[in-house]
Amino acid sequence: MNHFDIRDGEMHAEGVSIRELAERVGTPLYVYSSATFERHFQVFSQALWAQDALQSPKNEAPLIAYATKANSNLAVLQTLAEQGAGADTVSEGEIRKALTAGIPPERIVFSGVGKTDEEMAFALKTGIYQLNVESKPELERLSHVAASLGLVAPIVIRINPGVGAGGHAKITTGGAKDKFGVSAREAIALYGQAAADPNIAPMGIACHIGSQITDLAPMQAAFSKMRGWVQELRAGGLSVERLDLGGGLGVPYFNMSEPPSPEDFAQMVALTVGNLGVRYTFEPGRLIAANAGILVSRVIHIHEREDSGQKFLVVDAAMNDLIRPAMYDAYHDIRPVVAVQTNETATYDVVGPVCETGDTFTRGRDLPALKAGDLVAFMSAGAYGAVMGSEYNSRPLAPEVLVRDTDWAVVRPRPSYEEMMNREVLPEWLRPHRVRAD
Ligand SMILES: Cc1ncc(COP(=O)(O)O)c(C=O)c1O
Ligand SMILES: N[C@@H](CCCC[NH3+])C(=O)O
Repeated sequence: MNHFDIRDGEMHAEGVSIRELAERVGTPLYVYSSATFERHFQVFSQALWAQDALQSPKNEAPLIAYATKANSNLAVLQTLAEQGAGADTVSEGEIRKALTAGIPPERIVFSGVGKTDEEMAFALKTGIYQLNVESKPELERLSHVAASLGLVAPIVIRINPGVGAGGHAKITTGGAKDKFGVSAREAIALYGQAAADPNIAPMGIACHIGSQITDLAPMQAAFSKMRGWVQELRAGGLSVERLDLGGGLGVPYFNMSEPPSPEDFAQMVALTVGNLGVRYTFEPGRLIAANAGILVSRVIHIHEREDSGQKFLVVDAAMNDLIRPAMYDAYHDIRPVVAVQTNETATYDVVGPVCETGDTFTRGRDLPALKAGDLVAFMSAGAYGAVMGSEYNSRPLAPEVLVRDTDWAVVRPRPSYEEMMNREVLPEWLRPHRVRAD
């Protein structure tokens, strides 16, 4: 079931009219569906939990650590925590948000190529499940931090399997020249070093080869290599109890595209690396969040260029609200929020008000004919949308609304201009100066 569907001539998120939300909260705004977040988490987890080959020797189901970077709104995290989600985090801020939302430390994984000493200390004192170590200098710093706290750091080593995949070069992580993880050779040496270090407990290995992956083949290739490396470590007398296979499964941004289903993914995983006598971890982000959210925007006006004849649909959302099209040439479906009464269509360049040519959501898109004041929804904007927002051009961050059945709540309000300005502080040598008193 699609939780953003057209009923009575207008788009709803579950039981709530998007038009009404836009009128009450103002545009641009993000709208999320609780039921969709829950359903996506359940479909993915159940598919993996159903595979006997993926149970740990102690009968633990795989840990599903939602990649909080995709959407870390506290209300979203709590919605997922209530479904049993863990968290894949990449900063102290994300660990703190996960804990605040009720995700227990034993379900928190900490990845990232540049963890600071302070962040490592925070993670160790919190007692999280594991730190995914991505380099030799990181392992050595972690050892010092753990020693200074009198703690032992549970780690997995992130291997870069040399299989890159993903929807765009900027979101491919598993290539030999990407900054993430170490080569298998180096990982095996580091694992031995970690096993000999009283401050480190090496638990296993991890990989994550990219994001928006719509083909199982590269994942299968990487996982099959991971299997070999687990066996190689064990053959060298080292114990391997955990295997973290990352996230990366793609979603259908186009109506036409059909990425692999979670069931197909789970079967592939079970066949490729099942029954290894380890506890598995998965770190899905986009799969859980992308289609659980939309960005709602109002058409400011239509500017038709006299010379080129181009029609610019100028909307009140911009690249600072949703940067994916500018950054990765990403495609988002754009749909009218209120069903358009005519069959007439028009070809638009959809642009925001920011002072950059890159502030273009799409070029030459055929859409139903629209007019100033109409509402449009950028679909599949629940992942890497609001979290990547900025206040560029001094535009306040778009608010976020979470819908649950017929209820809704603003879960991050739009800051007022005064709040925006009060965050900045004048140095002593500049006198407070106001041109306007109001
Ligand atoms: C280590 C790690 N885990 C999980 C994710 C989540 O990826 P996705 O949102 O594509 O599932 C990422 C992002 O690519 C990542 O770098
Ligand atoms: N921000 C990217 C995904 C990055 C995945 C995190 N490693 C996107 O919007 O597609």
